Amino acid sequence: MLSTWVAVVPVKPLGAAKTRLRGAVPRPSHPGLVLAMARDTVAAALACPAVARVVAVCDDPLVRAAVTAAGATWLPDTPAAGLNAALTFGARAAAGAPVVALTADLPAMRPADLAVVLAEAARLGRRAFVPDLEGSGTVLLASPAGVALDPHFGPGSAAAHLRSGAVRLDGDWPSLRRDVDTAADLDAAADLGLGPHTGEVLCTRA
Ligand SMILES: Nc1nc2c(ncn2[C@@H]2O[C@H](COP(=O)(O)OP(=O)(O)OP(=O)(O)O)[C@@H](O)[C@H]2O)c(=O)[nH]1
Ligand SMILES: C=C(OP(=O)(O)O)C(=O)O
Repeated sequence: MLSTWVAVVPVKPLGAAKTRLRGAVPRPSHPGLVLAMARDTVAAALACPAVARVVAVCDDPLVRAAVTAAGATWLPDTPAAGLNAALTFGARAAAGAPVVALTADLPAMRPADLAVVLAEAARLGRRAFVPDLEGSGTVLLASPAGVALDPHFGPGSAAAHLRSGAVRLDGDWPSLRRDVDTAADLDAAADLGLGPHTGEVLCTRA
């Protein structure tokens, strides 16, 4: 399989991220949990044979250091402009390669599931997205070479991506579709099998 895709992974500053997940681990561990999920997401993307490189869009120095150590690169966030601006900025750095945007809260994601989705997106040759397990949000948006990513992440993003002309990919990929927004999502991700960083943080849970 050719390694062609550039994965763009946006990560908010750790202290501000994942507010709905607060309380899932003891308070001081929350930034560590957010970081661990981002590290597992990035590591799984890097381990996917279809992915040539991973670019995190992040301002947090701890995130930058961790993704660099993992073999990814980073770009600064666009000041106060939000998730979609961050993704658009990151996608431009792909310099014409096909782009896959992934949220940084996919700690159960398996590289093989990502590979299947990217092969399907490549076959379609169109913008395509994968909704979260609930079906209303988005965990992945892919655009072929030379086509703008045009991200519409946020509440109701699955419907927004459909309206924007992207193809909805609804496969049986729970590891990829299980984004973690709440403590219940984290338990569900743990049942699927967490990446090592998130698994280690959860070991500290009371
Ligand atoms: N670089 C960057 N990433 C963002 C921004 N907003 C959200 N993200 C990331 O986008 C992904 C999906 O966002 P959400 O699931 O809503 O995460 P969140 O905003 O941290 O979570 P809540 O506070 O619970 O809404 C996560 O990986 C976030 O870190 C932003 O302004 N800049
Ligand atoms: C930003 C999104 O994530 P969530 O709904 O998980 O916050 C989204 O689904 O577009």
